[in-house]
Amino acid sequence: MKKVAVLLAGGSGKRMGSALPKQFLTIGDKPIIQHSIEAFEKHDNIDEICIVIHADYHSEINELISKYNYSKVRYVLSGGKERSDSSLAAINAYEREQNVYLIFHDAVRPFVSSRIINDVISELQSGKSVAVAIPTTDTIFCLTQDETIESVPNRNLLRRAQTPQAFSYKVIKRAYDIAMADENFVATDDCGVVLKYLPKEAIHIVEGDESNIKITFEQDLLQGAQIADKK
Ligand SMILES: Nc1ccn([C@@H]2O[C@H](COP(=O)(O)OP(=O)(O)OP(=O)(O)O)[C@@H](O)[C@H]2O)c(=O)n1
Ligand SMILES: C[C@](O)(CO)[C@H](O)COP(=O)(O)O
Repeated sequence: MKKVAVLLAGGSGKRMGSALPKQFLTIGDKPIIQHSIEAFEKHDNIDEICIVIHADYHSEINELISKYNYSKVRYVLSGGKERSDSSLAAINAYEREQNVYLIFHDAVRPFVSSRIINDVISELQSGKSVAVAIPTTDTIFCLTQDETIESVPNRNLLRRAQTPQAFSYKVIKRAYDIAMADENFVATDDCGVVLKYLPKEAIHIVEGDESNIKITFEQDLLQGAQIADKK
C-alpha cells in the first residue's frame, strides 16, 4: 500500500503570538514546515506527501514547493477550523484511492527522525494502527474540575503523545465517519478519534524522541534552534 505523509499545517499558531503562522517561522536555515517536508521527501519509504495548509497561505507553500522542487508533494489542501477538520480534508482527498496508509504529522514537529518514520511504517505494514510517544519523567496529576488532585496515575503506563499518528485509510475513514455523526465531537489528535469511535482498534506505540518537539510557544524556537544546530 502507498505510504502517504499528511503534513498538518492548517493552524494559525495563536499561542506563538506571531503575525505569521509558526509553521513559516525560521529555525536554523529554513522555515519549520520546510524541515518537516524534507524529513518525508528524503525518506525512501514515503511515497507521497499531502500538505494541509491554512487557507490564507497557499501562495507561500506553493512558492516553497516549486522553489525546492519537492517531487513527492501531490496535494496541497486547505485546512479547517480545528486540527480534526484538517485531518478530514486529507482523508477526503484519498476517498478514490483508499488503498493507502495515512501518516499524520504535525508540520510544527520539524525534527521527526528517519528512525521514527521507519518504525511507524514497519508497524503499519504489519497491520497495526500506530502512535508515537515518549515516557514522562514527571509524575502526572489528574485533576477534578475544582483543580484539586483526583488521582496520580501509574507513571509507567503514561506516555507523552507526539506525531506521526498513522492508520490505514479504511480505519481512519471509519473512525471519522462515526465521529462526524456525533454532535459533541471534539478531538485534539487522530488517535483520540480512533480510540473513541473504534474502541476495538488497538493503537500501538512507537518510541518517539525528545528532539521530536512541537513548536508551540516562543521559547520552543530556542530549543528548536539548538536541535537544528546539532543535526
Ligand atoms: N485547524 C488546524 C489546527 C492545527 N493544525 C495543525 O496541527 C498541528 C498541531 O497544532 P498546534 O500546535 O495546536 O498548532 P496551531 O493550531 O497553529 O496553534 P495554536 O493552538 O497555538 O493556535 C500544527 O502543525 C497545526 O498547523 C491544522 O492543521 N489545522
Ligand atoms: C497531536 C499532538 O501533537 C500530540 O501531542 C497534540 O495533541 C496536538 O495538540 P494541539 O492542541 O494541536 O497542540
